[in-house]
Amino acid sequence: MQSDIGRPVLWEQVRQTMRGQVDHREFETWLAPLAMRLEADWAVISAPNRFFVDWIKDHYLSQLEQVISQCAARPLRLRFETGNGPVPASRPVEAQPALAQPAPAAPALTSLAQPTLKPGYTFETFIVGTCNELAHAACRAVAQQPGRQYNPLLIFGGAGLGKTHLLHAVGNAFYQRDPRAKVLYTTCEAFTNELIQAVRFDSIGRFQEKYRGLDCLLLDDIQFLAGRERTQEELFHTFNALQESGGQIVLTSDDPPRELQGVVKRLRTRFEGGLTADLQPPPSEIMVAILQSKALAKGMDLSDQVAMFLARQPESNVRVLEGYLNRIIAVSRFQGVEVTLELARRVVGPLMAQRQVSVEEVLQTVAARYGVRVGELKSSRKTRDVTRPRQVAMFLARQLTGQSYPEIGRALGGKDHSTVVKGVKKIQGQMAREAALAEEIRTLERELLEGGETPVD
Ligand SMILES: Nc1ncnc2c1ncn2[C@@H]1O[C@H](COP(=O)(O)OP(=O)(O)OP(=O)(O)O)[C@@H](O)[C@H]1O
Repeated sequence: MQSDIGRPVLWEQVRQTMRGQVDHREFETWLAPLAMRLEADWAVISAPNRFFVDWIKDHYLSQLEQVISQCAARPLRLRFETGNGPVPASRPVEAQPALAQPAPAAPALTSLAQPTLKPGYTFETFIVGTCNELAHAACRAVAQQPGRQYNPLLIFGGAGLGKTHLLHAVGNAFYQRDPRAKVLYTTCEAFTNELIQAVRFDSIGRFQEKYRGLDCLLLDDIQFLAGRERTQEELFHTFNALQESGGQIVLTSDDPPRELQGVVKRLRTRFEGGLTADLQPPPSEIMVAILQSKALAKGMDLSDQVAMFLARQPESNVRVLEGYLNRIIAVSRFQGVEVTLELARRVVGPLMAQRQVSVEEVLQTVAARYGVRVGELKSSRKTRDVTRPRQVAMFLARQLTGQSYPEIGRALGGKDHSTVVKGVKKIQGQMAREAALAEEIRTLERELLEGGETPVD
């Protein structure tokens, strides 16, 4: 029997009490999203997904039961449910995880997989805050117990918020546990190119063997699957094979799975079928901690004052702020001066100005370079003399303006999001093959950013 009496008040009391007892960040991440209702002697807790339930059970079960019983003034037991209904009893933890005794890795595969993992991108170097706690915890969980529970795991969020870092951290943790593990980090772009090669050179069997025999596939930037049917088809079968063999899949995307345009439904539902976790822009105190840890890794003790100055810039992309920091460090070393607030202001000021490129400016510059009119770039004309400059404009707008794909599409005369994604992707692919185009685009980029300065890495 279900009781409604006093439900919101009771849960509010429980929330307030828990808020006073646990760390603020943990409360916001794990407890704030919960809801509760009463059924006879049971307090039924609704959580967003199974990962939450497991976490609550591991960390707060007895505390929550105690607080709920106290607030209700009678003993209550806890039961959990998720959006998908009641939670089944947890699987017992396997004494020997699947990876403890892996089949020997094929040497060619290991040598392909290992160099692509960045050793510096680990869980230890990842700064955790409310903005990324769930994604971080989910990645740690799959690295510790890969294979079944949260498979696939999809991390999504805006540019430069740490998706790739977390993906590498999972891979590095796998290797730490078992250096022979068959872990492969790749990007959607590289996966596609490899597939094209395999089809061209009649080695699709080897390609499939490689991907379908992995212990862990780490696939970055799946938004670039848009419109690539053959890649999607291959990935779908790779998914099935890995899920059957207990291989873990971790994916990243700029967009939530539901908004992935141009991706077939059967694949999108696979993405949604595991666990998804997002990354939000870090608030300034987390940004300060990130910048200070990046500086420390370069042997520099960054003052709170300078870190705070950078963190307060109107920029949420960690990579961009890290770029500013790198430039400040480079200038300080080059000139042999201390990193002060004044130096930071002097270095960052022009960089901030650089980033204020508008889509309209991109269109004008591209139109002038290719001898077409801005109106033609915005039109739906499909002749090559217009489509290439239009795609170059899409690429540059994405690189330089900070606008989203739909915003760029709108500025380009109402093109839809997937057209822009395809345009950007096409230019990226062509730049990798045509050195002249890559150079041409770098020149346009410099022109747009004024002064032709190359960023310091
Ligand atoms: N919480 C964090 N702690 C430490 N470093 C971080 C954190 N978040 C981001 N970074 C750093 O910011 C930089 C950009 O991160 P990353 O490349 O993982 O972003 P991304 O989300 O994959 O971006 P994109 O979508 O553009 O590929 C990296 O140097 C990464 O180490």
